[in-house]
Amino acid sequence: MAAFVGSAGAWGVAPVVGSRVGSGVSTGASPSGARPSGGKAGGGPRPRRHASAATAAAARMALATPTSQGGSFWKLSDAERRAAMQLPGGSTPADFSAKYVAFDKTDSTTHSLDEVVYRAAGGGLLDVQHDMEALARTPPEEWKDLFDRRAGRTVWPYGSGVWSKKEWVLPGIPDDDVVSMFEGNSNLFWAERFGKELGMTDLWVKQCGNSHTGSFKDLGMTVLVSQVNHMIKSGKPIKAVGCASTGDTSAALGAYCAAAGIPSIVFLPADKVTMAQLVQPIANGSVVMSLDTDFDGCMKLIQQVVGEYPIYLANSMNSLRLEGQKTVSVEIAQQFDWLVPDWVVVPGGNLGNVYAFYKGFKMMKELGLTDRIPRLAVAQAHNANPLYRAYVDGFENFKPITAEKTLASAIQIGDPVSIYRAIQALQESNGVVEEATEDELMDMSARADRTGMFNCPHTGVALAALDKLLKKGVIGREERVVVVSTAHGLKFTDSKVAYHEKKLHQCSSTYANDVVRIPANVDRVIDAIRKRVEF
Ligand SMILES: Cc1ncc(COP(=O)(O)O)c(C=O)c1O
Ligand SMILES: N[C@@H](CCOP(=O)(O)O)C(=O)O
Repeated sequence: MAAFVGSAGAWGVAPVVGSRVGSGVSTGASPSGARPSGGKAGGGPRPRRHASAATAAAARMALATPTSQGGSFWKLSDAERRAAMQLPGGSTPADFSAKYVAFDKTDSTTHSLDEVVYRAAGGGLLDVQHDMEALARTPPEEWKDLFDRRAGRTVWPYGSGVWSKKEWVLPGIPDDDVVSMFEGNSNLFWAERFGKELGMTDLWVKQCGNSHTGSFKDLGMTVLVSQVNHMIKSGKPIKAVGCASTGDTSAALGAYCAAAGIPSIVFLPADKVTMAQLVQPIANGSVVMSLDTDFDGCMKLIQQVVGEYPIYLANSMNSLRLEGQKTVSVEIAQQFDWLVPDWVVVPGGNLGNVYAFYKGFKMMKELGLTDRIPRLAVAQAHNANPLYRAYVDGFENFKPITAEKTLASAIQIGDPVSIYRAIQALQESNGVVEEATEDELMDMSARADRTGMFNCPHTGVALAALDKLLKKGVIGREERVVVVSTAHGLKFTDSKVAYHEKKLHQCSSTYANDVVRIPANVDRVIDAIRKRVEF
């Protein structure tokens, strides 16, 4: 059953499913908002005929015609609407393909994405490789038009920021097997005020934490859980999906698996995740294991478990995750009318995400949608900085470390699984690595919040690293920079509260905002306001 999770209202207009097209309220949504299967129970809506090229052309015209001039997407039939969501030539995602290859190219063995496999024969990681020749047969302008046409639409599953690029992500999966929460399409916030504070003219913050579970992990998890959903429906003996997590991956896994009705198991380092992160998989019904080790210990354990039991690995070691996460690069270009920024600054922990960004920008360049790849900067917490240490050493000798405690708890990782993926991304994008102390990351996070944002400490790491790179002259003050905010601040309120209460011994709390606690007396209130606001 395709899990359409989120009531019709969440999407604004009823999902387009078979003939079931509401006018603002889905006629089929159950109280939980999950879209009941069409036809046979659990079988999902009946397969649809694809419209002819002429119907598709007419549908695209209707789509392009403003309502004021008689056009209306909603006067079209379901088949016409779906046709309008396809390439002009009539090809559909099923006309494209992808497979697993060895990331380090050590052997030529390939694997179907329907196989349960996480490493190449030589022990290295895998990578999802698309049939680029087939994709290149479509002119870049047609890809741009298709992605623009699909953005935010309610034709399943193309409204999602991930699935609007389905041909580039997971082309072979039936729409009815997709598990999506309309992820992606996040705000590219123009940080005008904060940019001026830093002495910049062109600073943007990609708010990936504005998402269903509050972090960018949703982008990869929709792809992985959809693929597992498809494999289980195809008869694969997968009994559950598991991950090691510093909190956000487990939150995303719990939600997407719950939506699909697939059991999930999460390994968390005891006392190292926030309450907001912990309650999510608990609430979503995951089996939540709190283990007396750190994330790296959990990561080793989950790999052992999935190697011996019918539990599917959901960490970004599994390159399916990166196929969803790479769509942020496409979104950023799309939001800049297909121009590429000069820099993208990403907080790095297990290091899958920076490689995903690289994959997205590289794919657009190879298919002609853009003319270059931006320079990538990975930002690490000084207390958990294995990549930074390798970078300073010219990437010659990477050594895992034991990560020390950092308030950027989600990147408290000392032995990152994707270290060599990240090094490749940085070397091929002329990238850099910078670090931030606890004091720097918390102060920067607080400063950013004062300009209207409310982001996680990891965004603080990225902003602090940006400030350093500006001061070193590595990043020019006139350059266009996108800082990736990876989670919403609401998942990390513990450290924010402690910062403003000046209870963080390792932080100066320079930008703490004291709460005024006084009797509810108007004179006392006005007196207190006058001390803080000129009027
Ligand atoms: C909020 C947050 N930011 C950044 C990261 C770093 O991403 P990656 O592990 O892909 O480097 C993570 C996870 O590791 C995270 O949960
Ligand atoms: N920050 C991550 C840790 C790494 O997870 P991965 O699945 O992206 O490798 C988390 O939130 O768990």
